[in-house]
Amino acid sequence: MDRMEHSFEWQGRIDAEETGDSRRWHQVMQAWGPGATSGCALIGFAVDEGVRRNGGRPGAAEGPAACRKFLANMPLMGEPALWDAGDVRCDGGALEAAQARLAGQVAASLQQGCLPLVMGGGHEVAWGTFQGLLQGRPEVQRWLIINLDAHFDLRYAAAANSGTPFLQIQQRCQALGLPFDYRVLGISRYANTRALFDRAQALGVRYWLDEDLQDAPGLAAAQQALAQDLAACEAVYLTACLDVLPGAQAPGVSAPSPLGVPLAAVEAVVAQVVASGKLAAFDVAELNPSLDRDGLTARIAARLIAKVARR
Ligand SMILES: N=CN[C@@H](CCC(=O)O)C(=O)O
Ligand SMILES: [Mn+2]
Ligand SMILES: [Mn+2]
Repeated sequence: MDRMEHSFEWQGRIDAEETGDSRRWHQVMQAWGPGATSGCALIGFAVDEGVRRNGGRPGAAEGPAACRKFLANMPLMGEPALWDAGDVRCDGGALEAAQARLAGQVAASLQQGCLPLVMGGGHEVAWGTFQGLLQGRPEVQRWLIINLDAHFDLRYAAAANSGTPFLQIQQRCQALGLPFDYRVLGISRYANTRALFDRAQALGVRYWLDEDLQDAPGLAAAQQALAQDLAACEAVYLTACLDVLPGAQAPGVSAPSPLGVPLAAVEAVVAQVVASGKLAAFDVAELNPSLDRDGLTARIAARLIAKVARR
């Protein structure tokens, strides 16, 4: 079965005796429908078929539920309307159908006036989200794709997987005559082959290594370059692979990073993109609750989503 499912019950803490506004997300969340004409659309991509095909550690299909669990108790802090569009699921290995379903929900969210916030799922989520952007914003001629990730995800593979989405996007952009402006922050020199570095260079991909984003000057240099990219593009697709973070901070991923980019730096980039006013969709990928510790990685996913929602 491959359809949107609404199985999560939004519930959480209620500070009934508190004075002032003590509301949390679970108290204002609404079910997606025709009335969703502004605000944010939460979309779950409860899929890890791409991780499985890529030889990784499955479990990211449970990511959206873990993310919602921590979003439920998120204090309300001026967010716009919040809509839960349910989950895309993938049964029987039909990944491409699930990605198409996600694309449809992303496009519908955009066309109704909502910002899609997608909760993965493996990073194969990106191919679904981007197809939805093309459908929902067909007028955009210059996309900027910003990936916070230890990996390029530009793999060649017979079967598309969690390591191929940005090559799939590049090929679609090329077919449509669109530029492929892809930036990656957090690349590990120890987790990508020479072939991937060469492909990134051949495709004009600009990237920053994890080791160059450890301190304020390194981050400032990256942000300066991103500011030019943000000014030049029409719209931005921002995606965060949670393995961009230090594994000690975010253990709940298939391929944790020994070094990683500190959360403060990741958040600075997210804030910069949000401030550009050009963000068209955001997703978080690779949350695998079965490998998490104290829900730390899920809390980061929820925090990033809330940060974007509070734009
Ligand atoms: N989306 C993840 N992609 C990584 C996973 C690497 C790994 O499992 O070690 C990749 O394909 O490079
Ligand atoms: Mn990654
Ligand atoms: Mn990735």
